[in-house]
Parts: sequence; C-alpha cells; structure tokens
Amino acid sequence: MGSHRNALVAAVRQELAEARGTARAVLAAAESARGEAQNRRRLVRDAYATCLTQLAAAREAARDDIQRRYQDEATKLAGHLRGLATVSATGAAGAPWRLWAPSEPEPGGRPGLLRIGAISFDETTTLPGLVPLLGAAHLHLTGPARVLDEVITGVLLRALGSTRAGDVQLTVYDPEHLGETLAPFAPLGPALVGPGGLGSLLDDLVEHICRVNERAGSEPAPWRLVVLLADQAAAAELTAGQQAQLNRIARTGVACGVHLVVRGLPLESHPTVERIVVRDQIATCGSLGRLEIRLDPPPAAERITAFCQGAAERLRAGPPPARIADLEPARQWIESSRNGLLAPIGDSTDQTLVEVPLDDDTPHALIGGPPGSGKTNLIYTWLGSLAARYGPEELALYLLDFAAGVSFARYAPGPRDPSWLPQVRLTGINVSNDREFGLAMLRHLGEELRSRAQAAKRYGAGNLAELRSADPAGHWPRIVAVIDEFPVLLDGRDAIADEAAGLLEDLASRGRAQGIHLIFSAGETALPGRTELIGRFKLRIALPKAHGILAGDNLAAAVIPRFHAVVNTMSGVAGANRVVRLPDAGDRGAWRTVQRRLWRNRPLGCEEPRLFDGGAVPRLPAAYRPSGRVPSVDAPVGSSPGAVLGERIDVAAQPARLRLGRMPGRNLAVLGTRTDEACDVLAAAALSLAAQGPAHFSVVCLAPEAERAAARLVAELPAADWYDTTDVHFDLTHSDVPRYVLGYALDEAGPEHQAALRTLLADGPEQRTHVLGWWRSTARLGDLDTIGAWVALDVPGADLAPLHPQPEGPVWHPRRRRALFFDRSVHRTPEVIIPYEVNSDHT
Ligand SMILES: Nc1ncnc2c1ncn2[C@@H]1O[C@H](COP(=O)(O)OP(=O)(O)OP(=O)(O)O)[C@@H](O)[C@H]1O
Repeated sequence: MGSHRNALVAAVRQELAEARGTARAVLAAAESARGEAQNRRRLVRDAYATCLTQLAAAREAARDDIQRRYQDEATKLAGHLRGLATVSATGAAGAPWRLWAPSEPEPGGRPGLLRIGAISFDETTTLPGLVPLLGAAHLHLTGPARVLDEVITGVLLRALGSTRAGDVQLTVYDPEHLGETLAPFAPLGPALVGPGGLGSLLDDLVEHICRVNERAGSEPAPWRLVVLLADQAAAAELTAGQQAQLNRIARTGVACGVHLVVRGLPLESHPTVERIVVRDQIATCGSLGRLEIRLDPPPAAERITAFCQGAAERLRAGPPPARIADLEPARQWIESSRNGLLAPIGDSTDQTLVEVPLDDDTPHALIGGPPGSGKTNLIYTWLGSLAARYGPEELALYLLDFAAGVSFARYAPGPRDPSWLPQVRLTGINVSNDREFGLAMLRHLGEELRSRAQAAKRYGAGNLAELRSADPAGHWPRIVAVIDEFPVLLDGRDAIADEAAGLLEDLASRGRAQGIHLIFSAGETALPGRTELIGRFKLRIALPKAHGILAGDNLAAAVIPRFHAVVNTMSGVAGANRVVRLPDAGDRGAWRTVQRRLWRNRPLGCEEPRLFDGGAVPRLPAAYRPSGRVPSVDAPVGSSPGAVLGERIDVAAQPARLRLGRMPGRNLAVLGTRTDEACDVLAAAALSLAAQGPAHFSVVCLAPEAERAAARLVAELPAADWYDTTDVHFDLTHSDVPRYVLGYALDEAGPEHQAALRTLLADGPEQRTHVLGWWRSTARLGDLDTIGAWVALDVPGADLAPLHPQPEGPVWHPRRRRALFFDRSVHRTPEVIIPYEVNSDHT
C-alpha cells in the first residue's frame, strides 16, 4: 500500500515536474515572443521616426524648390512684363518723371500705353502701371476730384509728349474752374468749352466721327483728345440727349480718333472704355483686374508749360525736315549715271523728297548764300546723297574748297580714320592761297574732257549715254567737280584767273556732252566780266538771303526761312522755284559711319583719293634720297641728271626737276633770305642727284646760320668736301663723275673769289660741274647768262625782272613754303613749287 502510494506520489511528482517544465518552456517562449514583439515595435518606431524626418526633409526641399521656381518664374515674368511695359510705353509715354523728356514717335509706329504709377509685384519688384489711350481707349475716372485731375494732367503730358506736335488736338470742358485745372497746357491753345457748351461739343464730336467714318480708311491722326471735368452741378444738368451723344462717342469715337477723358460724368460700358477707380493714391483699372497701381505724383506745372511752349513753337515751324538718313536709298549703288545723276537734297513742307538733277539739260549747278547760310552743309548733303546712289564706276568726284577751312578733308583718309569716300578722286583743302592747285585741277579736267571728246568721236557718240552704249566695257563715270568759294579762283586779273576762266568756259560749255558737271558755290556770285560763264549754270540753288543766284525779279531767296533753299532748274527765273528744307549734315560721327560702309564696299583696285593740303609741307620722298642705295663709281651716269627741288602744285604731286646737262648755264640760283627753305631746296637737289648716280659734291658754306643744315647734308651724301669762310675754293677741277658745288650764301664770297666763281659758273657745266648756289640777294648774282635756272623765295617780283623773260618781271607775292621756279630751257613762265621739307628739325 505504501509502495503504491509512493509510486503515485512519484508519478504525481513526475507529472508536476513535467507540467512545471512545460509551463517554464511556455513562459520562456512567451518571454521570447514578447522580446521579439518589443524589438519589432522599436524597429517600427525607429523606421517611423526616420520616415518622418525624411518626409520633413523632402517637404522642405520641395518647398524650397517651389519657392525658388516661383522666385525664378516671378523674376522672369517681371522681366518680361517690364520689357513688355518698356516697349508698350516708350520714351515720354513711360519714363518716370525724373527722367522724362518729350520723345519722337517711330515713323509709322502706333501710340503706346501711358504710365500713371507703379505696381508693386513683391517687396523688390515694381512694374509700371500703364493705361491705354490714343488709338485704344477712353478713360473714365472715379475718385477724389483733386487726385483725378493730377492723374489726368500726367496722362495728357505723356500723350502729348510722345506724339508729334499737332498730332493731338486738346479740348477741355471744365465748367467749374473754366479751364484753370489744366492751365499749364495753355501755351498749346487747347479749345476751352465753358458751362453750357457741353451739348454743342458733343454734337460736334459726333459729327466729326460721322465724317471720319465716311472717309473710311483714312489716318485717324490728328487725334481729338476731349477732357470732360464735370462737377456735381454739371452732371445734374446732363440731359438725356447729351448722355446719349456721350455714349455714342464712347462706342464709336476710338476708331475715329476721338478719345474722351472723363471725370464726373457717367459713361456707358464698352470695351473701349477703361475705368480707373482711385482711392488713397491707389488706382485700379479695368484692364488690370485686381492689380493695384500706386499713383505717380503729378508732373511739375513748369515742366508742362515749358513742354507746351516748345511744342507750340514746333507746331508753328511745321513738321521737322527730313534727316540725312531719310535721304538714303533703300539699296546703295544700284543707280546708273548713264543719263544723268539724280539725288534728293531735302524735302518740301509736305515731306516729299526734293531731287535735283545733273544731266544734259541741267549740267551745272550754282549754289549761293551769305556766310553761314548753309552752303557747306548743302554740299555735304548732296555729296552724301549722290555717293549712296552711284558707285565709283558711275561717279567720280573732284572737290576743291577755297573757303577758309578743311571741309572736304572728311572724304580723304586721315590720321584717325583710314576710310575715304570711294568716289572721290581728288580733294583740295586749305587752297585759298594756292589757286595754282585749282588751276591744276581744271587742267586735269580739261585733259579728261579732251580724251572723252576723242573717244566720243571715235565711237560716233554725241553724249555720254551714247558713248557708254557704244563702249560698254569702258570706264565712263560722270565727273562732278565741286568748287566751294569758286570766285577765289577767278578773282584778280592775273594769269591764273585768265587761264582758269578759259578752262571753266570750256568745261561748262562742252562738259555737258561728256558727263562732266560743275557744282560751284559762293557767298558772292556777281563776278564782273564772267556773266557768260555764270549763265551756263542752269541749276540754281539759293540759300536764304542769297544775291545774284536767282533772276533779278525772283525774290524767293529773300523770304525763305533758315535752313531752306530755293531750287530752280531754269537759271533762276521766277515761277520755276521749288522750296526745299535742308537736313542737318553736320554730324561727323554719323557721316563717318556712312562713309565706312561705302568704303568697305569699294570695288577692288579703287584707289585712295589724292589729297592736296595747302597747309601741309610735303617731305622729300625716300626715293630721292641716296640712303640705302649708294651708286657705285662704275654705274652709268645719265647725260643730264635731274635735281629735285620741290613738289609741283599739280594733281599728281610730281617733283619739280632741274635737268643738269653739259650745256652752258646749267646752274641753279636759289634766291631769298629764308634760310630753312633755301637749305631745303639745296639739300633736296643734292640728295636727289646723289640717288641717281655717282657724283662728287663740294659744299661751300659761307653763312653760319646755314652750317647745321649744310653739315647734315654732308653727312647724308655719299661723298662730299666741305669748305667754309676759312677755306673757300671755286676751282674748276677735272672729274670723271659729275661734280656739284653746293654754295650756301654765295653772296658772302669776297672779291678775291669772284673771278673763280664766275669762271666756274660760265665754264663748269660743259665739264659736268654745276653750281647749285644760294644767294640772299639778286644784286650779287654776277653774270646772269650763266644762271639758267632759279628758285625765288621771298624775293619781290620786280627784283626778279632781270632774270625773267618779260622785262616787267613775274607776278609773285612771296608766301611761306612756296617758291617760284624758272628754268629757261623748259619754262615760258615761272611755276610755283613747294620746297620739300628735308629734315624736320626746323618746322
Ligand atoms: N539744314 C541745316 N540744319 C541745321 N543746321 C544747319 C543746316 N545748314 C547749316 N547748318 C549749320 O549752320 C552753320 C553754318 O553752315 P555752313 O557752314 O554750311 O554755312 P556756309 O554758308 O558754308 O558758311 P560759310 O560761307 O561761312 O562757309 C553750321 O554750324 C551748320 O551746321
């Protein structure tokens, strides 16, 4: 029994132990599951936290991105809007008051929007607040009357300032203040409508609209801008009929150029009615929705008055004349000069361009007007207009300016601008003292006339057009010679005037058929004894107050205003006048731009023009200096080497040469007291001889003031002896090569040397020894037969009589850097030359 109980206890114990073990295992599993669950919860919580952080960061980034994009877009949009506003309201229509100035509308452009204030876009961006008016809308304003009047004042000034004078006709109905509200506009003379005048004003406007409608398609300008400033009393008196008229205008006015600016009267709604509501200096407009415009302050009354006075003045003067740019052709150089040259020089008051011809019927032109009347300006305009139309194959220009100035210098290359006008072949400036150059140009043109006449004869052609048809490959441009202040050339009864007059007669009478045209201008054209010549100029252009250009009974030049001209193609007879308004051609910068463009398009081989500047001293060209090419003793010597003395006053700038052959008298005397010029003549002669072949030089210097120049010459010559007062020699020694004795101040040679000098002068040339000497006075020259050539500096003509073929001596008025050169073996009369500058240290 006991063992049974023990066995049972043991079994129970066993079961209990098992049950405890199971419970412990279950507990352990539960513990582990809990731990796992807790772990998972922590993980989930961590993940959630991370997720939240990431989400927050993503949200921040997205927000930043949106913000940035918004900023970018807003800035871009504001920029676009500002750009749009700028083009919609250019110049006076949109500029803030502190920068405001009236502006010229673009030709053919539409009127823009008008600024009344600014729209703040965000803290940093503002845009102009613009409203439409001319060509687009009526304005209807509501708000405090004082502020509205300020807005209206600003709008009016902008509308008037951005259109041409006369384009806007202003009418003001102001029954309360009788026009005083817009008093600063008084100089423009607006039509003022008093109390009780509203009805007839509206009727008038409606009638005007009907008339414009009948002429459909016509330009609306001038616009009629009608400002209605009604107070309560006036509004109360508005009749139903007037209201109906007002509404009719609101509907139909804009299309017919009638614009209302209304405060204090009701106006029917219509797409062309822009409503502006003002509250506390803030305006809202129908066209801008909810955007608010902070109003600009009104413009100062003085500014309005000043502008209106200027506009009234411009209105009295009429529309502005054409500008130089308006004369430009659509395409350059497409015209042919076969039958003539036709180019505008300005416009008439109806703004049509006035063209002037140079052709077989009107071959030559005469321009006249007192000093300062605009002759040079007209020539600039005409030349510019011709040069833009006719290329260098069609037109060749020769320009000479005898007026005190350098007006044609602009057409030649200069130190600051390498461009030149491709049609210009020759231009002379500062020539008033060098009439010889005028003569040279006429001689050149005379040659051209002769060769054209010969060619025409060969081809059987009667004029240039026929010659060009017969010889299509030939180069036959029309030639235009312009001479400003031409009477200077014909002035005086001297050989130059006589020869020039003869050449001009020839050119004026025969040039027509050969395509050679003259344009002459002068302050005074009444030239005694030249009436026949003047009569050849059929085209007359008279500037204000010109005398003697038009016929005696044609008084048009006396009454035309400044910067106008009378163009007459019938030698100035009354009844053939055309009044032209001349553009201002004075802007050098603008001309340079045009010239550069023409210059860049010049044809291949187009040569630079020859510029003769009477104020410049030519330098001895390098080709006449021995440097770099010292001839050897064996080199052949020409039978008569030529000494270069100076530059000839001719179109080719050739050197004046003295041939020194083996004949009696081939010596040179330089005469006068101007040391530097005398030294230059001797140096140029010696250096040019040295450059031609082997020669021996003896320099005899008897004047201390010439020593420096003489010494420099010796240094530059390949071989030279030096003699001075301590050692004078005039011996005639035999030499294999030509020998040149360069004598400085030979009048200083003492009596003991006179015989030797005379012998040298008399016998030297045949033995190839030549004296090139400087005498300061003609009295000490000795035997004149031995002096075959001379160069006179500051020696009066009378003193040269013994050396001159005619006993009365040459007409010679000495002037600086000019010399009279006579070589009895080639000249009939002496010629004027310009001594070269050989060394630059005395100028
Ligand atoms: N059409 C014009 N528009 C504006 N200004 C002009 C016009 N014509 C001339 N002028 C100006 O008037 C002034 C005198 O003109 P210009 O030198 O052409 O006269 P001019 O008759 O040649 O004088 P002068 O006989 O003294 O040489 C210059 O300052 C020039 O710029």
